Amino acid sequence: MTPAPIAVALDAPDLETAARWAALVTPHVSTVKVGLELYLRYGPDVIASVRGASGVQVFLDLKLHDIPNTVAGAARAVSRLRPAILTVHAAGGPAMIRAAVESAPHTQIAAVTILTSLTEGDLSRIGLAGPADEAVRRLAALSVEAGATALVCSPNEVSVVRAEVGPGITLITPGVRPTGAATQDQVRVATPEQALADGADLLVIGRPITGSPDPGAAAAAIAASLRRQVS
Ligand SMILES: O=c1ccn([C@@H]2O[C@H](COP(=O)(O)O)[C@@H](O)[C@H]2O)c(=O)[nH]1
Repeated sequence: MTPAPIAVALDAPDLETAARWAALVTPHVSTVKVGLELYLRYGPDVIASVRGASGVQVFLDLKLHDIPNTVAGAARAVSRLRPAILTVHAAGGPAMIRAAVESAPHTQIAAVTILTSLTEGDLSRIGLAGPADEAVRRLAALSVEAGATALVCSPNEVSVVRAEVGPGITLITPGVRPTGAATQDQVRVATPEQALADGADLLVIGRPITGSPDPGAAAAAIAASLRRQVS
């Protein structure tokens, strides 16, 4: 069975837990995601640990955001680990995004538009002209012009972004919650089924899977629901 287009966020406190979650979910999902918590604690070794024997695709979510020269060096350094996807913040601007793209030619650079935890009120306090979908659309266009081939946005903006960038760009959506699941610190959310229907290519799902008593079963249930939708 083809694994579902889900990246499980392995936001674990220790490597053993992350590797266990990865082993449980990899029969059902295409990707596992390593974020700041694990990478800052364990460094590059974490990639091999979660990749395991399955060779599942690894998404390295470091959200790089610095001057172009520094991001180029960081992207070059982590590209040796061969992550399939590496994130940078779109707000770092076109030169920074291009520096990441040019420094990691074998990794897909995904530009994070507006974090899914931010409200419209947060955007105005930060000084970003909203509404959120318009700000996301602007950052998406700028990122693609700078060479990013993937974008991170909330499921609420996927259709606007797809209309802006066309079919060739990978749209990645965190902020995904199965019906009835707690939203926690996520604000701009939708169900997995809605995100997929609106045009997302890869759904990032963490705590609804990893917080379950049986992460493998939770991943399998969401994957089955997505398969029913496309068949
Ligand atoms: O805008 C963004 C960008 C990245 N994330 C990351 O996705 C996961 C979501 O985890 P949940 O447990 O499903 O909330 C997490 O690793 C974030 O760092 C995001 O949520 N929003």
